[in-house]
Amino acid sequence: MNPPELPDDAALFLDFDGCLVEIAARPDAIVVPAGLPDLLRDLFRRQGGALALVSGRSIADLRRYLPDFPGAMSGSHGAELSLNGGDTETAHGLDLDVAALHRDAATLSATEPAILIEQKPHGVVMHYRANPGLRHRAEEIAGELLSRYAGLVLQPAKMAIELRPDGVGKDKALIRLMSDPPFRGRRPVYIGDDLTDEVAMEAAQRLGGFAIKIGSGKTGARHRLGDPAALAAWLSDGVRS
Ligand SMILES: O=P(O)(O)OC[C@H]1O[C@H](O[C@H]2O[C@H](CO)[C@@H](O)[C@H](O)[C@H]2O)[C@H](O)[C@@H](O)[C@@H]1O
Repeated sequence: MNPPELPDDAALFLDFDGCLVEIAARPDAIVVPAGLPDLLRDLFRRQGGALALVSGRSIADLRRYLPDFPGAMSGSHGAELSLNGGDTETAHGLDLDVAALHRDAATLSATEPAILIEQKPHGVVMHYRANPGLRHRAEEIAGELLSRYAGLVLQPAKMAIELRPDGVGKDKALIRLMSDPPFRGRRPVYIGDDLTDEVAMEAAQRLGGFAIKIGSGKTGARHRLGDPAALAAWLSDGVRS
């Protein structure tokens, strides 16, 4: 079902890859649409500052692509939080030797150069988009890492498998942000495209707001838009209304 207009009293939560930017061959090959920074600034003003990016990427990575983003950021699937340009807080208490995790991931995948290892501050991703036939091998490596490092869980993603800290999530990031101004008292609207977004979509709907799924695939969201271009058009209409 098509989404309604962006409500004046919405608190807006936006996923990044597959929503604001098109999926690309590699994490570093994405292209930020020319109008996106201005659109986000306009939305920030329209929603009274109640605008957040909620991404699987780290906050440092998001800032490389959107250096002037004025809103809150949740990164690494809820493991990191930054309020309106402020310092990045960690949302878990796991004592993880992340450098060792990255080293082990590289060693285990050394025989499969088509598996791209993405090092993240709270985990690691095995990307197999370059050769989807390597999905099973990537999952094996992820399983081996899981057995070596306590406190991590598997996070399946688009053509990728990730290890992230247990107990964090995009739903928890949304609920945390909704508890304080400028989000508190508003209607949460969550927009995402991937499995990691589903819990946050459910949370937004449970809290009296709504969720929009971008693209195809099974979802608990009650609304859907076809692709990032359709989302940009819907957001731009919202700014103009
Ligand atoms: O929560 P998101 O903002 O949607 O981030 C999810 C993951 O996005 C990135 O990986 C995905 O996008 C890449 C670029 O389009 C693509 O090459 C890859 O196959 C996708 O899985 C990012 O690299 C991950 O760290 C994020 O968790």
